[in-house]
Amino acid sequence: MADAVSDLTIMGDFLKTGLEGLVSPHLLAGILPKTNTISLAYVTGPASDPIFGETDPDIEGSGSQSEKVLPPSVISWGLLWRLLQKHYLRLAVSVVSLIGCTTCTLSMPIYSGRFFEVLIGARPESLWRLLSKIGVLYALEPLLTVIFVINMNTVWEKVMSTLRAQVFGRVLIQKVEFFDRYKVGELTGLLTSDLGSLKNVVSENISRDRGFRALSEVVGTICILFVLSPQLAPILGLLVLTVSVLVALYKRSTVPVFKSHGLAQASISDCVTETFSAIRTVRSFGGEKRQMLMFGNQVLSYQSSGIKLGIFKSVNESLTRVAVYISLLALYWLGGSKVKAGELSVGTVASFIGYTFTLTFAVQGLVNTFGDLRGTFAAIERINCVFSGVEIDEALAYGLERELKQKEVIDENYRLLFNGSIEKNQNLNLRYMSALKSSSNLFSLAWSGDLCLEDVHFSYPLRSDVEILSGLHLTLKCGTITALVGSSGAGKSTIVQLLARFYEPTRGRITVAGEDVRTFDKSEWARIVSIVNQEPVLFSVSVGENIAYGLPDDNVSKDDVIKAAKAANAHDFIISLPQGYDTLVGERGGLLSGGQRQRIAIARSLLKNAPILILDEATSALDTVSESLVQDALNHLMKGRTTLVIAHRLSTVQNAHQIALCSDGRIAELGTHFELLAKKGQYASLVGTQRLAFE
Ligand SMILES: Nc1ncnc2c1ncn2[C@@H]1O[C@H](COP(=O)(O)OP(=O)(O)OP(=O)(O)O)[C@@H](O)[C@H]1O
Repeated sequence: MADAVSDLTIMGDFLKTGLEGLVSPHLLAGILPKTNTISLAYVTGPASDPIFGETDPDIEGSGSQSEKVLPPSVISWGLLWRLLQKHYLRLAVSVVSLIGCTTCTLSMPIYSGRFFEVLIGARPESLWRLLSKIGVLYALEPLLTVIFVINMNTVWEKVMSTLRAQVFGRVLIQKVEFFDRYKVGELTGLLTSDLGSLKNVVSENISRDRGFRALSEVVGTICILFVLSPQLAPILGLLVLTVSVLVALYKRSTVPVFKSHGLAQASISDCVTETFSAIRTVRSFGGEKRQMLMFGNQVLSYQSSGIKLGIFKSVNESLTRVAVYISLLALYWLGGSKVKAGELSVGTVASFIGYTFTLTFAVQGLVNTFGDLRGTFAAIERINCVFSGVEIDEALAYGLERELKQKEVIDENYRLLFNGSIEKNQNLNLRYMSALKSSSNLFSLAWSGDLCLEDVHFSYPLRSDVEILSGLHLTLKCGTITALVGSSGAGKSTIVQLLARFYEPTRGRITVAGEDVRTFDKSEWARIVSIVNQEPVLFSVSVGENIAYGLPDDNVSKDDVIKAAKAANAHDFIISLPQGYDTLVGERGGLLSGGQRQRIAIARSLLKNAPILILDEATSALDTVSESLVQDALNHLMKGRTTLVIAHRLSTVQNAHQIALCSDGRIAELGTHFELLAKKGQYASLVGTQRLAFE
């Protein structure tokens, strides 16, 4: 329990790993001495507003890049050391067992030599006594090896789990633009193959003849050789080392052949996946022949890389033997002549045979380990490179940290996330977090006040030269519906993304009941805004769990889930599914129809009960029957909430309390349907050209 409590005290440190050093000194200077004047440094705004202070470069963005201090590396030696230190007992056991098993291994050739000497009568020792000693060695070596491997492996698995969780957490708290920049595949690669390479560098190098064991065997063998025969050791040692290193280097140079065989196999599997997942498209275009030819090509290149691989494998195999044979031959020649000259005993030469084998394999293993290390350093560099130069989303990260700090839950999962990160700066973060306002306040504000976009300017971070919104003003009156219309590319979805706080305005501000939304952290903000998209994304869990995701941190009762489903017109179809609420919806909800997915998403939002609702063309992809069911559910959902609807259907637009027409990055027209028609402006022409009247 004490352990768990101490783990809890460092909860949230993974966030700090990213946050440490991120907050500009300017910002901190504003926060530290003035915690009572809360938002002073965090949020900027009009000078007249008492809660806003000096410009905060992080908020105001572009002009302040030079002041930003970027977060430290995700994976550093310091972090690895801290994580390893947590398992010091196991590490100590590993070191002791490693020394033990290496000692056993290195003693074996000595005893083999003695064995031969006893046999030829050159050593006055009882054979059984000697055999019992050898027996003890043979028993101890595997036992100590098991202890070493189990402990080392356990430590490294634990370290890797923490690192994985931290890298995942670090990705999760990045700004949305990070996800614009990197493809999902690249991020998946970081967490699987790159971290996998770091994992393998230990887990695949703790076996005999690799890693630490190989290193200790090489060092130990050379020392013993010198003790046994100072004349023979330098020549033989050098020869074995040289031959083994050359062979190992040649074998490493063939690694690309092995890799290309792996890649050829991966492209076969890609081709199969693509063909069968798009089978209806293939069939409808008569593309079978093309797919077969494509597959044939992949198979042929797999075949040729397989044959090449076979040749290299056999050469590699033979070369290892050649290395051993050369070393043995040298030993027989040099050692034999010394025995004949009476300078060396037969037993010592017999021991040398054992050491020749040990040295040959250990050196090759060591070269392989160094090769693996090179790949691992490259992987770490890739991971750190992805996170260098990018900023975490502070408003999200601090909120998340505060939330987690409030939780009394102590379980292994929590420890995994918060183990081993940097513990300093805790006070700093707490003060910073206290600068944000409380969530209960936010809820009441959002239920009672208007949501306003005030002089909002915005460019997407990856295309900062193109201004999408330029001085946009829009007020969403509390509890009413605003329809947002405009031509394609006018910026409607951009407004939604700003309201959801996926991005922050480059200039201007968004307020709720007069409060700048940036005074609230993003996890709190997420709770008061519900978004229903045209293509709602469901998780590949059960229907019930998807609805309960509306309140992801709460234990939602089945009754509440059913209540929400009923209100969303989803209950009837759900209970007709094979396992009712426990039916799995498939990947991204693929086992359900578009309308069914939509209604589950609405039930999810109903459960969430957020005061602000955003509907992004929620019904435009549905047929008439589905649409009326979904529309019913939506009407229920919109009741009493501040709603923004991006709608292409005239009926939805007509029923809105106000219509805002977005054009050239501003709201060009605002009013009711009839007011705007009477204006005979862009809205009237949109309606006239049927682009707003699909039904
Ligand atoms: N992530 C992004 N990065 C850079 N530019 C973007 C991004 N998303 C959208 N844009 C650009 O912003 C502009 C406005 O796009 P937006 O999606 O807001 O338009 P819209 O009015 O919703 O259009 P539609 O009705 O076709 O969905 C477009 O020119 C688009 O290319």
